[in-house]
Amino acid sequence: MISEQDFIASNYSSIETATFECSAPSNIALVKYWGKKENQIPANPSISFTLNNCKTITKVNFTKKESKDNFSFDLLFEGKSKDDFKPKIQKFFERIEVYCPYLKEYHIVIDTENTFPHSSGIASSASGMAALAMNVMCLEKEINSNLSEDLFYKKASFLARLGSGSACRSIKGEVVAWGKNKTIKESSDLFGVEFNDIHQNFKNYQDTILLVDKGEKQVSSTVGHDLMFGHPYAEKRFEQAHDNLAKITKNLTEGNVEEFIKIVESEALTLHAMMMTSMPYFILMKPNTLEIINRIWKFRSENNIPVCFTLDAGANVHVLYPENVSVKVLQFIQDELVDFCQNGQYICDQIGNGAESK
Ligand SMILES: Nc1ncnc2c1ncn2[C@@H]1O[C@H](COP(=O)(O)OP(=O)(O)OP(=O)(O)O)[C@@H](O)[C@H]1O
Ligand SMILES: C[C@@](O)(CCOP(=O)(O)OP(=O)(O)O)CC(=O)O
Repeated sequence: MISEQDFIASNYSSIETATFECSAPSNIALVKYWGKKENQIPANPSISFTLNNCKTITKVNFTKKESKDNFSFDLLFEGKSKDDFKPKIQKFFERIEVYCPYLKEYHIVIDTENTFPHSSGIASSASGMAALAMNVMCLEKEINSNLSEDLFYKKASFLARLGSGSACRSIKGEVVAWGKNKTIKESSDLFGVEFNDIHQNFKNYQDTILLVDKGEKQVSSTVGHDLMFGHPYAEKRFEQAHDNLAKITKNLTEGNVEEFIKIVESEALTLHAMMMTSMPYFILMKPNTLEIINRIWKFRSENNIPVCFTLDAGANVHVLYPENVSVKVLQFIQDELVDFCQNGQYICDQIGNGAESK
């Protein structure tokens, strides 16, 4: 059993300068992580599809510096400096310091871009932190040639989690679970694990993300998690997530798309119900979000096509469906749903394989 101690780097050399480039996709949770304990430990287990096209591409240069007293880094986001992204990265470095003590020896230049809008509920914090964690691990591999591939990826997920919880599910694909649970025996609160026992019906599963509102949302996920402390329904919700994880993994293995849909949609609505019933309460759905959900339900019942929706902590709708109904669903999206998207925008994505280093 791997423990936190195993993630503390001890035998490493040093290098004058090195540059790496890594990409990491976003992910969409099927069973949602909502609520956390100290040190980014989730209050309940979650499971997600790793995406393919929605991703962050991050280049990092590490150059040896004189002083080892502080973290020193510059950040370029889509070619420009971006001060409002810096506090999350500073916090990330502080949280991972004990596991990556070598980091303070370097000046770090981060040059990053996303293929999709950030801060609007498409988990840019997940892809962003996963891509950064991968770059840190590339440096660690460079200065410690004994690092095994298994530890490289587990530690990348472990570090990513300390940047943003859901980011730990973006290192691997195609389906990743995070949070200790009885169903997946190798599951851990510390990092994400692949769930590989997937039926053919879920291969190349599609996710078309309807951009209902591209603006930055009023409440960040981090603030939302905190509101689960003292939430009147918290304990029941955490129990439900365990049950839903057990049910959805069975559905994924058996290829039961109908039952899968029930869990996925219920999880999305429960997530938003938790937001609506916290104190302070808030609503992240927009009228067009509801309009889209109702139309998906009508289309599904009238055409017997297994298409469903899920939501993250935002107004945008993820439309999930098997690859073999793509043509019909995309036609439906064009005909009926595009009008509810901001500037008619949507992103076609599908299940993917996780982070990569160049
Ligand atoms: N490429 C990137 N590199 C580093 N950090 C990023 C990058 N893209 C986004 N971020 C960080 O993620 C934050 C956005 O995260 P936030 O949780 O508010 O929204 P989100 O991730 O898009 O949606 P969700 O609620 O689904 O997680 C940004 O403010 C920034 O700190
Ligand atoms: C609704 C969610 O997307 C919440 C994601 O929360 P974050 O991982 O963004 O939160 P922090 O750990 O505070 O960074 C559900 C999910 O992805 O499981």
